[in-house]
Amino acid sequence: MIKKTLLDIHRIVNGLNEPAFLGNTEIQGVTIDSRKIGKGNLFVPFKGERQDGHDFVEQAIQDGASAAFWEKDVPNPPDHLPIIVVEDTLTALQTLAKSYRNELNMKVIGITGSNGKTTTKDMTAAILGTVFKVHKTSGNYNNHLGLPLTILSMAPDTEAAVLEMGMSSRGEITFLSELARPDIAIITNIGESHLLDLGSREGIAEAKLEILDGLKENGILIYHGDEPLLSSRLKDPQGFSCCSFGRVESNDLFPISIEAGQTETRFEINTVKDTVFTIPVLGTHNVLNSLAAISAAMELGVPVPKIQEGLKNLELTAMRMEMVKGIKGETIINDAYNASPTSMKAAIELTAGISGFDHKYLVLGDMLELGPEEEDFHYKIGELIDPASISKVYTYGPLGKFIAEGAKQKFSEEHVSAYDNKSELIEDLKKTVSSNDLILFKASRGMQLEHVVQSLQSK
Ligand SMILES: CC(=O)N[C@H]1[C@@H](OP(=O)(O)OP(=O)(O)OC[C@H]2O[C@@H](n3ccc(=O)[nH]c3=O)[C@H](O)[C@@H]2O)O[C@H](CO)[C@@H](O)[C@@H]1O[C@H](C)C(=O)N[C@@H](C)C(=O)N[C@H](CCC(=O)N[C@@H](CCC[C@@H](N)C(=O)O)C(=O)O)C(=O)O
Ligand SMILES: Nc1ncnc2c1ncn2[C@@H]1O[C@H](COP(=O)(O)OP(=O)(O)OP(=O)(O)O)[C@@H](O)[C@H]1O
Ligand SMILES: C[C@@H](N)C(=O)N[C@H](C)C(=O)O
Repeated sequence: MIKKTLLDIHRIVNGLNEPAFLGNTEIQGVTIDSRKIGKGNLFVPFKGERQDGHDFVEQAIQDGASAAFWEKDVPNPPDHLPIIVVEDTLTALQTLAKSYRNELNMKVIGITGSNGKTTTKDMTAAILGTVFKVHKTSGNYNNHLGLPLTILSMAPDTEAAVLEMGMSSRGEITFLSELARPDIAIITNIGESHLLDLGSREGIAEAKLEILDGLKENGILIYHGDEPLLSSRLKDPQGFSCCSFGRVESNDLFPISIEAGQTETRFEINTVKDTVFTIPVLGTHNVLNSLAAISAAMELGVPVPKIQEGLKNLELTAMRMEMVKGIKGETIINDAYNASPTSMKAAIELTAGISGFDHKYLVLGDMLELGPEEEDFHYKIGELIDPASISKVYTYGPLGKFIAEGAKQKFSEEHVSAYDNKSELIEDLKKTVSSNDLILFKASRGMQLEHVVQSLQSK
């Protein structure tokens, strides 16, 4: 984490108050929540939807913070405390993060894309961690606030930083990339996430390609080469090089064999002969995520055995194809972190292909932020589901009803149930599911479908 004197911080963020009295106190670490103060922290208050962090500055310092920012328009600054008055606390935080990033001598890998950012981040960090001191985005801290906090929490001797960059509107990735200045940029795929803001998949592709705006000179872009919206734009890169990955053999990196187990996937790739890579997660889409991670690792000279070791020992962030057990012994795929049509299709395809269970059920919820075509997107997901491989389809939420309507084109009425109420859905599942059944849960973050998973894991 960052360690710096208040005088230096005052200079970096263009503090508005008199710095003389700040002295040479050194802060270590930054937090935005007074309930999580670490000794010596700089506390950065924000006005939120429910509360104003400025109300907790005094308490934060009493609890061990060395100093705090104070936004200039907030009345009654506690002049008796070590505060740095700033124009805007978010801008000050971001400026401090950018300054700290530029002090550190490390390789930065920036990851964006519609789906797979967090998974690819975890994979990349797991591989690089076998040979480097690595710092990675914690959870999903991937936006204008999360990325600066991630950078400020980095140890000064970090050798490789794996940073997730999320967005929902144009210009956001440019900002994040110019802040992080990656040596390697990864675009995992172009799906439909955030269509509401971006209007089209072309718009999504343009927004993801903003990651080039901060890519270092002679940096490398690793991208999903099966996506025409990307490959068509990257035929003649200027000032950076490219490496494509995908299923199609025209890519620089592609799998030559994929073998799915019950809880892991084994695959070989075109550039490394007679070598099997194993990932402790299912799904062809996760093989593709691994290819992006492998490509970045090879760029940084990680030897193949270390790549194999890193992937094999991977620990994924929760609720991404997470396999758990229910109270009856049923197998649950908790893929409930988020959902868009691309990721929903990938998860359904995966579940349909798994064997060894008496029944296989899908519990699918709303996919949010898809814009005016949202009902059609949901209906088309329902139409995709094959009764030959799926026993019953459950849906949750107002848009989930359209998945149910699409599924009824192939399923009989009694094998499709649409719910708006989690309790009724849980009751039905508890009555229906048996020990040798498999259930997939998937919906957008806003649906919090994990609450249903948790109910099946308790009496
Ligand atoms: C500023 C802040 O902390 N926001 C978080 C806070 O929001 P809320 O407004 O409810 O805060 P409060 O009103 O409760 O409190 C205000 C502040 O006061 C502090 N405080 C409060 C009480 C107290 O006793 N002491 C205090 O110090 C408090 O800490 C506040 O700072 O709480 C919400 C619920 O937990 C958080 O969700 C909210 O976090 C915001 C949304 C945020 O951006 N957090 C980042 C750190 C982050 O990275 N979060 C990620 C999710 C990022 C994300 O959604 N990414 C998108 C892509 C990017 C889209 C982009 N356009 C965008 O806008 O984000 C994706 O699809 O991945 C995460 O949490 O996982
Ligand atoms: N390459 C991929 N292609 C399609 N779907 C994917 C891919 N990788 C992951 N997914 C699916 O997307 C979901 C989210 O995965 P992950 O959290 O890694 O992506 P993310 O881009 O960080 O998501 P978000 O933007 O919602 O934070 C997973 O549950 C998985 O089902
Ligand atoms: C908050 C935003 N990044 C996100 O994850 N949106 C999804 C669609 C949701 O909120 O469910």
